[in-house]
Amino acid sequence: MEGVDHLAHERNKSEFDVDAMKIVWAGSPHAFDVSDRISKLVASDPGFRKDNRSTLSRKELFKNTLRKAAYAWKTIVDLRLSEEEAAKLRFYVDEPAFTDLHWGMFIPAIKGQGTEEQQQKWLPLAYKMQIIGCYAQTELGHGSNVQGLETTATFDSQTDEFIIHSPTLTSSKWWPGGLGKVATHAIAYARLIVGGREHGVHGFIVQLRSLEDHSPLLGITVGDIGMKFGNGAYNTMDNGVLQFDHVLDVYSIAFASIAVMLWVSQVTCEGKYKQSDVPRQLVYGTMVYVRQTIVADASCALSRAVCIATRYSAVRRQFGSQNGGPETQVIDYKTQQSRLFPLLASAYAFRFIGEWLKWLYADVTQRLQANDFSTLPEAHACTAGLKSLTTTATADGIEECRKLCGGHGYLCSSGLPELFAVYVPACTYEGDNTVLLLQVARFLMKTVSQLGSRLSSKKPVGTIAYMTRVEHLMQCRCGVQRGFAELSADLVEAAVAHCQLIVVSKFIEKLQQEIPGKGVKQQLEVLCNIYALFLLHKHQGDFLSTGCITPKHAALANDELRSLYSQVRPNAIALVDAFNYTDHYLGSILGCYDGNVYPKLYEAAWKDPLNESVVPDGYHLYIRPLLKQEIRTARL
Ligand SMILES: CCCCC/C=C\C/C=C\C/C=C\C/C=C\C/C=C\CC/C=C/C(=O)SCCNC(=O)CCNC(=O)[C@H](O)C(C)(C)COP(=O)(O)OP(=O)(O)OC[C@H]1O[C@@H](n2cnc3c(N)ncnc32)[C@H](O)[C@@H]1OP(=O)(O)O
Ligand SMILES: Cc1cc2nc3c(=O)[nH]c(=O)nc-3n(C[C@H](O)[C@H](O)[C@H](O)COP(=O)(O)OP(=O)(O)OC[C@H]3O[C@@H](n4cnc5c(N)ncnc54)[C@H](O)[C@@H]3O)c2cc1C
Repeated sequence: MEGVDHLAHERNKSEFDVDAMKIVWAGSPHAFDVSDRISKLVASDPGFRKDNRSTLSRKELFKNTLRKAAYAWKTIVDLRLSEEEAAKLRFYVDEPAFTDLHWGMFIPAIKGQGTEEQQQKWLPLAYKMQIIGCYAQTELGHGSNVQGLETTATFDSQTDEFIIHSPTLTSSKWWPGGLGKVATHAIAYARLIVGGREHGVHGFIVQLRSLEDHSPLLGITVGDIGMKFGNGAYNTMDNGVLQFDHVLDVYSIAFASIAVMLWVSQVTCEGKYKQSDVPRQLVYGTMVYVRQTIVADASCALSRAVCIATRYSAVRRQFGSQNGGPETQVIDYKTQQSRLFPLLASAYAFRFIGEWLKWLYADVTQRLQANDFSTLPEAHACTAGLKSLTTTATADGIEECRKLCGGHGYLCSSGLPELFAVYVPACTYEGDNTVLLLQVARFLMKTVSQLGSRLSSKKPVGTIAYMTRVEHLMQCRCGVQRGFAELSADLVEAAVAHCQLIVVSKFIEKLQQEIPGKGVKQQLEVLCNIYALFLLHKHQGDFLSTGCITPKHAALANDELRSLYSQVRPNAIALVDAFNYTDHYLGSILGCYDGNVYPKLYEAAWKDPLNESVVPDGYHLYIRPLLKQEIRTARL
């Protein structure tokens, strides 16, 4: 029945202050207030309806996304929302769109790599959305290998202009979000050529379309690259293809520095290239920034899937009826708990590692401004490795949550197929996860000699096994005289182990903070132990081979895991309630707050366009002739 909370009995079992946990999850009382207010604003506005996406054609879907993006912008302006509130609104609108790249990459790139002059020229236009930008780095022929990009930017000292050109088919820009049909400007990455000499890949701000009629400018060929994985999902985004045919970057030499997108290098008025004495990798700064935001996004996406699967697991009953009594809730099966609760623990673990990574990124950015590059290698390794670890675990976790919901998990109305389809490219964009782990492996190889310092007694006991595992994996690989390439598959495993160590360590550090609320810290300690022991169980071969645990320890760890699952069980619904997601944002009948699943599933089915008529379109043309065939064929 509507209005009845079918999960009330579960909520009454909670052993901790859920409202206090909501603050922990949000990060602060202020952050909770903004999230709570904006999520309810979006959920209550029919202009942000999203339950019809899977029934729209690509063109209808895309036009609807443009409408929503424009409506969101109008809402932001009319309500005078702050930058923080506006970002939250775009998050809860929950639709990949060109605005993700405009706000998520184009603006950060100008802020992070532009000179004062460039920021003064471009940021006011971008903040008012009087220009719409995208981040055009990847090409048809190269994505991972940035140094392999082929687009050229040749400085013409005669005319004081840059000529941007796509010399080959494979140099066509390919994939940039928002590029296909919307962006008026791009930060395009190209090989800078000055005076016949090449100076590597740099970013350029290039106008693509007229601000009068949106037509592509002279020399610009631009379009969408076509349908992507899954229906609806990321097809709301116009990932594009772009070719430059000797495009003049219209900025004269007086503004040449405006075009060359970097405070780390300049083309002077005399047409000379001036490289600052900073690491050339700063040109990758935007990717590092986005990678750390993607870790926070992973905790959002995983928590969303876990919320759906946990609530449904408490609603679903299957087998186990005694004397005609109710069947067993599937959440009470140990197999369901052993699949679901480590994902619940991971969602919290990724939330806290995302908080730490945000601090690390802010710290390295502050140091860069003082020309202190000492922590840049570690920041690169951490953002690359944690982006890889959390997105792989989240993509796999969303799929596991679909399976935890049985057949109904495969319905679009469960919200899980679309969440999976939208999320999985996170394992590829912003750096292929394996390529990024190779960067971590390279960092570890360089620092393996310092790993010994890790085993200082001041480290929490819980992490010593994890530290020893990384050292063992590295020493096993580095000890043999074979090249990096030959050992790369093994070194990637060590890189994963290193990242898991970081997540466990930061979760433990989080628990050393003051955490208010009855029972809140105790619940987080249980989740931290589940995360750490689940990984120890999953990789027990590594841990046993280090000798720092014995088979008996491994068995005890498994017993402890089962006990921890029993401790989580009465708090599971409250722990996902703490994410404070509206039914609108979850977009899932299986995950609805009141647990009133079956009537909603049944009602939703009849809304499918296929049920607009009891006799399907096509019956008379195809089915009736089939059914009315000669009797003789029926006897075959
Ligand atoms: C409907 C339901 C809705 C559900 C919604 C739910 C969830 C949605 C979730 C997400 C969506 C929402 C928000 C997501 C937010 C943002 C994302 C949005 C969209 C994503 C758009 C994607 C954009 C892109 O993909 S941009 C392009 C990204 N491309 C890459 O990442 C390329 C990867 N390649 C590289 O980075 C480099 O090529 C390389 C691999 C690092 C190699 O570089 P190279 O120059 O060749 O260097 P090396 O020789 O390897 O190393 C030399 C030296 O440099 C050091 N180094 C390398 N990189 C860096 C760096 N970045 N910083 C510092 N130092 C670096 C390296 O270590 C080495 O050092 P050494 O010499 O000392 O060893
Ligand atoms: C949805 C989506 C949105 C995107 N948005 C943007 C955007 O806005 N802007 C933009 O510029 N780009 C964007 N991209 C492109 C994205 O950044 C690239 O696809 C990504 O960096 C991977 O590069 P690639 O496609 O060249 O993969 P490849 O490198 O070709 O990967 C193919 C395989 O080769 C392996 N491999 C590659 N190099 C090595 C190596 N050295 N050692 C071992 N294995 C290797 C990889 O692990 C992978 O298994 C987007 C991509 C997607 C899917």
